[in-house]
Amino acid sequence: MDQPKNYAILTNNGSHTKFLVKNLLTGNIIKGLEKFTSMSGLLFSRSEIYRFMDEEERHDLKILTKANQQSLKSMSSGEQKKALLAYLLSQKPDFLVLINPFDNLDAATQSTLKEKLIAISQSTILIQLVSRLDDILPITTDFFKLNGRELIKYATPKEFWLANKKENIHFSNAIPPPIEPIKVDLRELINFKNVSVSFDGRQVLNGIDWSIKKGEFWQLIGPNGSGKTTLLSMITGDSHKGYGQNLTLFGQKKGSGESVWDLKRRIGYFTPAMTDKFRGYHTLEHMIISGFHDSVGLYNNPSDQEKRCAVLWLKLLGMYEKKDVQFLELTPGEKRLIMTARAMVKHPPLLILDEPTAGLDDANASLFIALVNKIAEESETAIIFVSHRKEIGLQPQYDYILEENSNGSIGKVTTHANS
Ligand SMILES: Nc1ncnc2c1ncn2[C@@H]1O[C@H](COP(=O)(O)OP(=O)(O)OP(=O)(O)O)[C@@H](O)[C@H]1O
Repeated sequence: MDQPKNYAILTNNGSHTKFLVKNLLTGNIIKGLEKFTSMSGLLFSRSEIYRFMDEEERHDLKILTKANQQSLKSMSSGEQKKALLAYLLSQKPDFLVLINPFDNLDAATQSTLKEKLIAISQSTILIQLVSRLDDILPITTDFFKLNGRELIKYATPKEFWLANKKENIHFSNAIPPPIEPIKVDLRELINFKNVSVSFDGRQVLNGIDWSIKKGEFWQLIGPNGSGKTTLLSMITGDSHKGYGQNLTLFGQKKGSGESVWDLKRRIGYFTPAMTDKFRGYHTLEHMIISGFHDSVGLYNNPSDQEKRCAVLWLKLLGMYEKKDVQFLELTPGEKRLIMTARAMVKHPPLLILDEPTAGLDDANASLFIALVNKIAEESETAIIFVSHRKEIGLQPQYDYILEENSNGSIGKVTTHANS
């Protein structure tokens, strides 16, 4: 029997992925992939999960989660992807288009999904659109690259691997200082003491002890469903689970009349899903300046100081020439750099980056990591960087590792040599 054909298309942050996927799924002819015009295909992507989440919520329906009490929204990334894959396969498509299938997954869940996809590839054609070379499945037979809208086919796998080696990038300018530093007299910003969380009688976090001090650089690591989001939402004030527990945020005991607004003022936050909130027309300069006001748009004329600060950030990011360009026109990698500058512009005491490199190609992920290392080195801001991947090049001082346990995850701290 012939070896089944499976396809990998390497994307970068300038690729018109949506355009290609739409043509593939609607049967339009694509040079190099003509055979798919007469076949039925389905999409496996994060955006599909969001679409189903939205539908389930708006119509109070259960589509992907029929067999489950829990809502799609409250599931971990691994649980959500499993539910989507099962739903798609039940419709028996000829091919599946997979967009960065391993993003947001921890190493163990990645390898389970990898094995599952390899098994599926024997009967269903897989077209993987991936921005990380490491994500390409070993069963791949045909290799492409999507440059803008142009699909480039490689004659052999060797030609592909030779043409697409990884690169490293660095920033040279300094991190711009804040206009008015936010004064923090405390040495300890966050303190969890024996904090536990349960949902519907199931304990998710068990006896968490975690102290984050001024200027520290932490990586928060844990498998899917281990409680990372739950832990972060207690810090950002988005969860009520911290009430009545021994949790102190910026010197104030949780539930002692603290204001959520005050809390948010002290935290810079970025997660890739946030970029969707900025759908209007904002220039890059205004996007960065909006970080001073914690607003989605700019409602007042910016001050000269704010403008000067935005220019420094744009120069640091190598995007000064684009200062009047609309945020919407940027590539995903560029958008994340701008959003991080926006979160950092005030030099908040704490910066939380929640899976910030998910979906970035190798070059843009290294650029992002170089920026975070630089922020850690040149500012007094404490950082929590959440990621499943061992981010090559990231230089945290400490890891806070959530280890799953039958009574909920417990936390362990490891210290790196640079601390
Ligand atoms: N509101 C909720 N109701 C019920 N269960 C919940 C709720 N929120 C979270 N959970 C469950 O708690 C566990 C921890 O979820 P959480 O999202 O914090 O994990 P995570 O480590 O952030 O996962 P991922 O890396 O996949 O995002 C999961 O099993 C999830 O299904």
